[in-house]
Amino acid sequence: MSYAVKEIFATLQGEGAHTGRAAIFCRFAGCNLWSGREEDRAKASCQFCDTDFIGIDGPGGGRFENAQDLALAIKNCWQQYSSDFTQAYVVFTGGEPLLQLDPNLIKAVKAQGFTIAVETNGTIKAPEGIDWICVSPKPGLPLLQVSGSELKLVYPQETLPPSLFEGLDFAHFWLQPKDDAHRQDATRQAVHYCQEHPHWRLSLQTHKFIGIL
Ligand SMILES: C[S@@+](CC[C@H](N)C(=O)[O-])C[C@H]1O[C@@H](n2cnc3c(N)ncnc32)[C@H](O)[C@@H]1O
Ligand SMILES: Nc1nc2[nH]cc(C(=O)O)c2c(=O)[nH]1
Ligand code: SF4
Ligand SMILES: [Mg+2]
Repeated sequence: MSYAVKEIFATLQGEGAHTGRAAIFCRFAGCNLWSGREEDRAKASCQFCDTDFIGIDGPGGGRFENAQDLALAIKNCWQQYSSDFTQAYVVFTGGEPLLQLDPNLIKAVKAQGFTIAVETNGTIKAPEGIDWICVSPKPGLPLLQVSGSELKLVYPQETLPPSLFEGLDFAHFWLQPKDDAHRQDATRQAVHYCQEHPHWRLSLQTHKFIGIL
């Protein structure tokens, strides 16, 4: 199978339990909850997306004809920064990465020494072999991935109160303030919710504060 990748870049994980960890981000093109076009946003299932995932024209992006080619691109990106492959970490995101991340690619990046994380909306079951699964629920399609490492709910979402997810099998539960024109207010509300419901912790998009990707 071939892979449509918007961009591949080296940064620090900005969100959740691995905040601050050096990582390669592989951002796949395309999502099942929004076309990515501004004119479709208002009628999309997921309306607050902060990401451009259309096309394959970003830095390091492209169409990769097979898993080995993509795994080598990810490895080269890590190698530009570090020769320490004991810590090699790749985060597959998008768009919706589980539309494309398959067992072949998992095998190929593991063979290069990587620990694998995924950021998913949870509407597609994750294949075996992913080391860290972050599910961020959205309206529109049923949640199929109901276990994993962390559940990171963008907050607030009118139709998705945190209580819907509290019983699921995740190690960490995060509220991440929705970043739009009302981010300050969303942050205040999230802080308040975490104080009253200590099952939940606050996840901030730290990369945005310090101006890295
Ligand atoms: C762009 S999404 C891609 C992965 C996957 N499609 C998903 O939704 O989880 C990556 C992360 O950013 C979060 N996110 C997207 N837009 C956001 C926003 N406006 N404010 C806060 N978090 C946002 C998502 O919930 C998800 O945790
Ligand atoms: N630094 C950084 N951390 C992130 N964590 C999740 C991201 C995503 O867009 O999936 C993201 C991102 O885009 N940048
Ligand atoms: S599901 Fe993820 S990638 Fe798709 S539109 Fe929503 S936040 Fe963006
Ligand atoms: Mg992002």
